[in-house]
Amino acid sequence: MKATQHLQSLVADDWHAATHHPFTQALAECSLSNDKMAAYLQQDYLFVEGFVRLLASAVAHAPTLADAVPGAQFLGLICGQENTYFLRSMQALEVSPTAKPEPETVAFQELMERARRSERYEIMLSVLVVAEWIYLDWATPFEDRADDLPFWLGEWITLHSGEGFAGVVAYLRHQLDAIWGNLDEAARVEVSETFIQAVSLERAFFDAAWVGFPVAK
Ligand SMILES: Cc1ncc(CO)c(N)n1
Repeated sequence: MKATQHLQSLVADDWHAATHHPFTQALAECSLSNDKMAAYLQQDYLFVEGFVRLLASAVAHAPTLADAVPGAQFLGLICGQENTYFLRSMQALEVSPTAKPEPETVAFQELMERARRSERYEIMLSVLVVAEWIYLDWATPFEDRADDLPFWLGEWITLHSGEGFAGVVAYLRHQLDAIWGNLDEAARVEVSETFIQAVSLERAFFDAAWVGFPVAK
């Protein structure tokens, strides 16, 4: 079994809950209130800030240029298409692009900062793999519906499905699978703990978004 499959098997319950969530179900059915989506986007934009720093750090720690290039291309996509998606969506929903981080967001920001400061590629990858793989898993079944939804719902599905995004997840997983063989037992435990915590935070983030983060107008 590949390392990333093994890691996923450790967290089957949280994984399933995060990838079959009432929040994303409602998003894809267009039954999510604008307030819930807007508040989620405000918090997620704060998540993305930390994510960009973490991904940039992973790019810097990749063993070769070939290992770095797909990560750097993905960084460009987040800072391009995805960044403008956030700004256009929050504008269309008539909310501010700036908000105060809620506890579930702070928890993620702290995990990402710890991963970045670890200076260890495998720890960074552990968080990156979880974040992107969970989004691929929830969004892929809804891929065909995206075009019929308002853009702030539909494009969120499109950004996290399709061949290009599946390729990003395959790349991140391959990076972690490849380095796993070089890790000693202590390092494997740390990677596993990071992975488990990241999945738990993904679930908690959707739970909080479904209850409804406060909207910053
Ligand atoms: C909380 C969270 N996890 C993962 C992603 C995917 O990048 C996201 N946008 N937000």
